[in-house]
Amino acid sequence: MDPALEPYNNAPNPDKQALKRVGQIVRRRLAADPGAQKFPVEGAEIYGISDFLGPEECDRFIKIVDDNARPSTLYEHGQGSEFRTSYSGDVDRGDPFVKMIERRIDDCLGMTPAFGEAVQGQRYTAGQEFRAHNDWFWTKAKYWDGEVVRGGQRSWTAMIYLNDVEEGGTTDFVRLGLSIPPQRGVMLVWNNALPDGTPNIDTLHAGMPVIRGVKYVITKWYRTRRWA
Ligand SMILES: O=C(O)CCC(=O)C(=O)O
Ligand SMILES: [Fe+2]
Repeated sequence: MDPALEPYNNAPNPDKQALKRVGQIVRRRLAADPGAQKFPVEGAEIYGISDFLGPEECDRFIKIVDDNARPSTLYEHGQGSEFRTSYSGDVDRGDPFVKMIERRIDDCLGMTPAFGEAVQGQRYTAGQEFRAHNDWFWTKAKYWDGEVVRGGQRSWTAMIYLNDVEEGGTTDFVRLGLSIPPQRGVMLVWNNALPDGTPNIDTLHAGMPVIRGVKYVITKWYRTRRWA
């Protein structure tokens, strides 16, 4: 069996009702937002919002990412350190600029701010990538014991491209045949679950290798409950 399907088929889903609820809250919010464009794909809810950050805000965040960069950590290291080779870092949530942007993301999605994880910056230089993965947690993995008490399952992901990339670095939803090129200031938002609250295997996605240039993104993941 495709090992990627195993969690989908067999893992317990204690947050199913909460995933369904936040799915609906954000879906309604985005449907009412003329700036949010839904990608015409079957099988997952993915939206793009242009000019979510202005060029100066992007530059300011790029500097914050550079100042905080350290090798990415992963929940599961089984795949080896080449799995996610970008640099990532938590940013200072006390910084008023970071606060403002986090609030703007919360507001756009209509998500309870307390459900949001700290925004993370990521930098990929040429050759670096984030191989195909799902943002939701596999509830049969060891790390789940920690995550279940830290806000539970991940629901929506918001990711903002801080720059254009010369070549490569697309975000590919590999099961959907969707490849999204980085575009400065664009925010991608997707539901990691199906409308019924089941983690959605079809949200499998990769940050493809950067071929030329450097790629900067910030990511904010939302849980189903208060993140702690
Ligand atoms: O860099 C990308 O395009 C994808 C990043 C990603 O998947 C993540 O941060 O969860
Ligand atoms: Fe991801």
